Amino acid sequence: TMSWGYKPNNGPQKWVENFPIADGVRQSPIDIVPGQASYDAGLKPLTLKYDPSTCLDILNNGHSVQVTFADDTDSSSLTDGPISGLYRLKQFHFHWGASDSKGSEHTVAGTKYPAELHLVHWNTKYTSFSEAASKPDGLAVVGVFLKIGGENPNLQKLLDAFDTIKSKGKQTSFENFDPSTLLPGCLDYWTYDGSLTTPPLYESVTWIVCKEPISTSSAQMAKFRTLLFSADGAAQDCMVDNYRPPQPLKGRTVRASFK
Ligand SMILES: C[C@H](CNC(=O)c1ccc(S(N)(=O)=O)cc1)Cn1ccc2ccccc21
Ligand SMILES: [Zn+2]
Repeated sequence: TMSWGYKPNNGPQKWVENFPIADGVRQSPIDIVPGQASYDAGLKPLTLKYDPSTCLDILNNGHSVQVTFADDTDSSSLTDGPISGLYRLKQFHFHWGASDSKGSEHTVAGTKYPAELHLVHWNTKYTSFSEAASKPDGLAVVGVFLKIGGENPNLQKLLDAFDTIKSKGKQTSFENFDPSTLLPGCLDYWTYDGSLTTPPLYESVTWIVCKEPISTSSAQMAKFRTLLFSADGAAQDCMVDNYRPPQPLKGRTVRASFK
């Protein structure tokens, strides 16, 4: 059987057939409407502490490009913000479009960005990522929009590894990368209760979406589009438009950490 993807025959409109939670009450992404978000003075600033030595490898998993971290200690973690306790960084990955006019999963008052970075953390009240992945307070994902501007030298370090992981299943060592170099200067954020944006679509994510985007260049976006959904030897299928469109809010409140 064909596994899930982003094409008309296996894409977001079809996921509900194998993952009924796709029609659930706290699905992601959403369209964030700043004027409808509630400022919450009780929200703390984010504390993100990342240790570059926990960076392990970079992988083409057939859906995105992912950088994975050692999560056997607390050395790369998220605390404060809207969460309680400590969440460990497991991986980060991206979603992007076939052109610079689309690609982000969250949208802001209907505006699509060319790409979106997701930094995935799991709640250490559980024993592992896999255990946490299905719990209502199991995960916290920090989302950062990418906008077209000047070339991003920190992003370039990732892009330079893409030629060796062009096709699905390719992985290569990737060390001493500091993910905090991909964060915007201002960490103002919106937060809401949501889900994984890919199957199994678990409703286990506290979403923390940064208001300020980071920059990338059109040439750098073109590099993302050289990756393939397909494995070596299969017909080349460009990895583009690997984003789920916004889902119904279903009565949820989006809170803002800023006025
Ligand atoms: C969830 C996990 C696979 N998915 C993810 O890790 C994941 C992380 C973040 C996002 S996003 N785009 O929302 O940031 C999406 C997916 C594997 N896994 C663990 C248990 C498990 C059971 C069935 C299938 C897969 C399973
Ligand atoms: Zn994602």
